[in-house]
Amino acid sequence: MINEGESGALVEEWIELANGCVCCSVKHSFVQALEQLLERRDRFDHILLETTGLANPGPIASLLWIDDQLESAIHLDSIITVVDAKNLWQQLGETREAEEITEAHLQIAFADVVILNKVDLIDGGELEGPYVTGLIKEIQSINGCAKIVKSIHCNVNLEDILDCKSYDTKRFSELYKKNASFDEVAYHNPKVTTLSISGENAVDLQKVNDWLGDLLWEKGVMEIYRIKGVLYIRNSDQIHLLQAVRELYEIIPGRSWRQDEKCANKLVFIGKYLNEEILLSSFESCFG
Ligand SMILES: Nc1nc2c(ncn2[C@@H]2O[C@H](COP(=O)(O)OP(=O)(O)OP(=O)(O)O)[C@@H](O)[C@H]2O)c(=O)[nH]1
Repeated sequence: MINEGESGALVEEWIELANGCVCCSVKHSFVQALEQLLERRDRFDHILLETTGLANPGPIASLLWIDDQLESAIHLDSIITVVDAKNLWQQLGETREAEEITEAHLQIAFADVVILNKVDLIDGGELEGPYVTGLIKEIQSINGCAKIVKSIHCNVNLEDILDCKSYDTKRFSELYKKNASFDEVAYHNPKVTTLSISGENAVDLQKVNDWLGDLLWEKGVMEIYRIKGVLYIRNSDQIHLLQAVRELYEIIPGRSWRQDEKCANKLVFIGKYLNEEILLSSFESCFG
């Protein structure tokens, strides 16, 4: 923890963890360290957890998300990925075997916010140049839900990355309004892509749970990293919000549907081998 000391000097406090992975071998002490931090809740506003550049953010996100379900005082606000604009194409191309995806793909796939850094080093520093635009298109094709912020030396407005409430129910109304803008058809696509499906029929909550169980737990061909969506649940006047990170998901009732809104389901998937036909036809099993 870094604070202004009494004389204006910086004071650093460390909570040391044994070597290991926070989502596996030192999971317990990681959670304990977070709890210890909470005892000093008055001395900080946010916890930023920086993983190594090679980490897969999925398991850590799941770990913090479970705590959220247990009503822990800590909640996951957003997953932020810093992308090196100068080297992204090369990093995405670092595919070791034909259909293997890179850490760069995974880190973008799980992100709620992508900071596209080092934009001064491309397009002669012009922020709207063709190289920057191409990179943004590529990032959006991997993850059509993330907010993208361009930066130099990661100099960003804090409100772009803190307190984004990416897992908050209010964010989903935006998703609903966004309308089907993720129209890339991913048919057996071996790359990580975003795909959205929608449907107007009301669905049965229990059937949706069964469907998600099959989709996320019974490993089929598709590898689904994240799902965000709104559900039109039968016999309910509330918008239900679906959020999934890897095998974990939750469905939360949000505000009531407004009169001027057309009740409908809209789900956005981020993953590998996403198959629109399978998703659409299997989702039909949820109709109530
Ligand atoms: N021109 C320019 N240089 C940058 C920018 N951001 C970082 N650098 C420089 O790039 C070099 C490497 O820094 P980073 O790419 O941030 O690497 P890092 O975060 O230290 O390394 P990892 O944590 O392993 O990813 C340093 O000399 C930084 O000063 C930027 O936006 N523009």
